Amino acid sequence: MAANFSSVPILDYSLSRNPDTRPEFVRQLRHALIYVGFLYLSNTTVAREDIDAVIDYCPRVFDIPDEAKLKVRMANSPHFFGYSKLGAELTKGQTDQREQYDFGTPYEYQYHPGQPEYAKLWGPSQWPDEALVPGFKETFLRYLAQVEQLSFDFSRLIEEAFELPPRALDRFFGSPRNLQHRAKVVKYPPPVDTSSDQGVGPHFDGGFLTFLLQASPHRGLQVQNLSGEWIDVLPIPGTFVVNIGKALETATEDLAKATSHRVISPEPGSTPRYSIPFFQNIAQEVCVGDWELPFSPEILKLKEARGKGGVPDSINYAEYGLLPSGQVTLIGRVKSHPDVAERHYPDLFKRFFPRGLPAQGFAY
Ligand SMILES: O=C(O)CCC(=O)C(=O)O
Ligand SMILES: [Fe+2]
Repeated sequence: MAANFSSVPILDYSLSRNPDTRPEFVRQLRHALIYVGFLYLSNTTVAREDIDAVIDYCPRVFDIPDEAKLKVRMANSPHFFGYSKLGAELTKGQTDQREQYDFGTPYEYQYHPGQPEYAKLWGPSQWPDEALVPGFKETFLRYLAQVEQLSFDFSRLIEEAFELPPRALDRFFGSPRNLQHRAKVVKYPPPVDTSSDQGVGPHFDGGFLTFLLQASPHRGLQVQNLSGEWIDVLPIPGTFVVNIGKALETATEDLAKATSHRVISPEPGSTPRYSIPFFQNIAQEVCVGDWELPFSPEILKLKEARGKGGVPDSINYAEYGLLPSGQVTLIGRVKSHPDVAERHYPDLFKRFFPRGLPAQGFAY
């Protein structure tokens, strides 16, 4: 019997900050990493005022006039930052019903000729006009800095959960650490045409860890368990949903599981759902498959109890074992946003879209 799951565990981060309760937290974390790949994290170090403030901004950044959104459209940016309109992406052949902004943690463009093209991926964000959403940029950056710190602190706990030497995961972050992480503000409107309720289709995340803030009370996010059933991950105020990206899954020889997930649109006639995912990155030049972490045979054995499970509906980001992570990300971005690729990565664009610009990208 495969160890299956029918709900996503809730872990209290404050337990990890007290030496008496830390072992219990680490035990729960090990179970969640190996058998579920998703967890809720409560009582984190991210200030509640900043969480509430970014949630408050969600409707407002989408309520600005269309021309203000188009002024910061993603096609302007070789870094794939900026605004994407509703229906710009396909996942598994179906249109995703979502509108979004992509932002990065602060980063100065460092590309110079001779570097691999993926070095162009990191650079400044495009921010909506300050006069239309006063304080948004400053608040969002303050929020991102705290989630980034949480993501690195959380990596320490993963090392403990897998009995790795302290800081064993640091090698993936590069030295000196020179990283840019990505975050999005996403709006899922209730569908107008009820033939599809796909907010975003089944996929895996890239990178290491995702910290998702569900910014409205809607049902929508679902994860796929080992027998292929879709399990609701209902919003719990004051928590983050943490999940494993394909890079971390590959780095841990599949011990930490990247779990297939999707979002269902809100019910017709209801209000829009909002979410804010933060995607923790690793160094662009690192090919995850080149590094072997010193897992003990006892730890590796734990994944046997998970069983093989069925084939999940998601298929993307299988290349982390073979290519530098920057290249894996670039390929993913080019496929999702062909209009950006046509302008800024013409050679890759031709490779993936030899027949020219499609109406939509195919995320996966
Ligand atoms: O909006 C959500 O709850 C999840 C979004 C997501 O999975 C993604 O953008 O990768
Ligand atoms: Fe995702």
